[in-house]
Amino acid sequence: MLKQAAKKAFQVGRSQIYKQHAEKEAGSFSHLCTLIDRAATYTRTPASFIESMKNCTHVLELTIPIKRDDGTLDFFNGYRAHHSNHTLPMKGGTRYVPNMTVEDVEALSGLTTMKLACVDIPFGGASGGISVDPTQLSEKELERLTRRYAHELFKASFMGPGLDVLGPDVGTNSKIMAWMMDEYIQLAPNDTEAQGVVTGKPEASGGIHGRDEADGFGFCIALKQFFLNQNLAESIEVSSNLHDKTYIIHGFGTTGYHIAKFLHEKEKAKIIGVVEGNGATFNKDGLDIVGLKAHYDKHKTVQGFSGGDTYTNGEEVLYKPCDVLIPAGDLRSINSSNSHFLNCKVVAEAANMPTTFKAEELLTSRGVVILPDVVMNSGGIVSSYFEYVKNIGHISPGKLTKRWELRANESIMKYIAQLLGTEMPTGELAIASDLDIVRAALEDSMISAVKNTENTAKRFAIGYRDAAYVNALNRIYESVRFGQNAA
Ligand SMILES: NC(=O)C1=CN([C@@H]2O[C@H](COP(=O)(O)OP(=O)(O)OC[C@H]3O[C@@H](n4cnc5c(N)ncnc54)[C@H](OP(=O)(O)O)[C@@H]3O)[C@@H](O)[C@H]2O)C=CC1
Ligand SMILES: O=C(O)CCC(=O)C(=O)O
Repeated sequence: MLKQAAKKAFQVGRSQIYKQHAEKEAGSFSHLCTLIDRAATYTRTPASFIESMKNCTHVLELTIPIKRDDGTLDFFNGYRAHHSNHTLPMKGGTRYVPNMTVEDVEALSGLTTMKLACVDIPFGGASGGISVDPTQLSEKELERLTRRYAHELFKASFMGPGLDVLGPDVGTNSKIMAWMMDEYIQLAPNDTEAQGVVTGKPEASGGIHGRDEADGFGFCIALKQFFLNQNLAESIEVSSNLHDKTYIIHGFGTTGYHIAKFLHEKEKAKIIGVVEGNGATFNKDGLDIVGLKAHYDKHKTVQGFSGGDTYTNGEEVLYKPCDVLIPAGDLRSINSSNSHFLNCKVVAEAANMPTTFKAEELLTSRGVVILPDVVMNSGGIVSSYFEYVKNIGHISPGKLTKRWELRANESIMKYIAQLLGTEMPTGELAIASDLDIVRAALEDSMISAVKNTENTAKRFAIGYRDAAYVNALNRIYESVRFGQNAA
């Protein structure tokens, strides 16, 4: 009964056309396996290793009972998949979405293994969540469900700072992550690394500055770096700047909003459309993102925003001409039902697996360039890794060295002033904040991942997605060959 209610809530909130067509296409896990096979041709890895990458090591399926506020009992389906334990811990997002399937969870855990390897984070991939529409539960119900889920994961050895570190994803947030950590601490009170059991926590509970914005921040760094490549810019006949292009963003949650914010504020870019499951807003001269966010927070929809034209059918905005289309919502949102009508030069994937296999074939045959999820949206998990390192080390970024660096810089300034025979400038030298350090480290990871992807794409004359998978598979294989799991 509960499943039916959840399904109904989903149908009300989403465009059904996307879902119906997407369902007729290859399943998400077979899609992932095809991508792995395609990339394998260009790797130096044995066939048996490639086969091992096309399976999850462990998959947990749960039924989670919770008491509703009115005293009745309800049951929800929960999942966690471990794709690869070639190195530990494993890590990946936690989704609270109404239509979760075990196949999607498995596919997302495999995708996470590839993503982590692309950005050189020494973790295996995992993924999980609960089939639930969190907006249909009270806060107390959501907390009970979350704690019970964490409890069951712990009992089944699917959670732990040295084993599987859960992060946020669609439908979850820092408060949910903090409940999970607290539940773990109740179960393992002597674990001195307990804070590292989840990432994406509030800063007061051991979270790191900038985790919420990290996916959007990292995405913009990666986009900028891809466009600096003259070959890409020339192939689609655009300049290498971000600011003179037009953008349409599909999804205005944590990821979509922060991408819009950074493109708008830092790059002065023109975001002409924002599409949500329940409508869209469009302004050919560019949307005011600050105003749109205020409107969205108040009304929970982009519809009715005074700075743009409202479209009740979001697809109409999706099909408008733009330079860069950014899917930042659900899986399979670009599929065989809508890819024919898209009018963009680049699809830059902020969501996980937003483009189906058929859609990608069609788009690339038309010369549309795809910038792949495993590189573009890795900023979130990279900053989660920084949070984990902070928790395990029990120290904030730069805490040991900040003051020392300030003194060292002052000495250098004094020395230069002496050499030049001038006075030392007055005023304090700036010390990097935690956020500065996190952003700089994130920038470094994103730029390296893009450069490595470009180099491999050029070397084998293949697309960026295949190139990213080639790099990931080679890196994982090296770690298996010499690492903790090789017998
Ligand atoms: N959070 C993170 O750290 C990371 C997230 N990602 C990926 O980014 C994507 C977005 O995640 P995130 O922003 O965190 O999730 P949120 O839950 O914050 O937001 C999801 C947004 O997407 C919208 N949406 C969902 N389905 C559709 C659809 N079919 N059409 C249009 N809009 C839709 C939702 O709208 P509505 O309100 O109508 O449901 C909502 O605004 C996901 O694919 C996620 O896996 C990737 C890396 C890291
Ligand atoms: O931070 C994490 O562990 C998960 C982030 C995420 O959802 C993703 O990269 O897809």
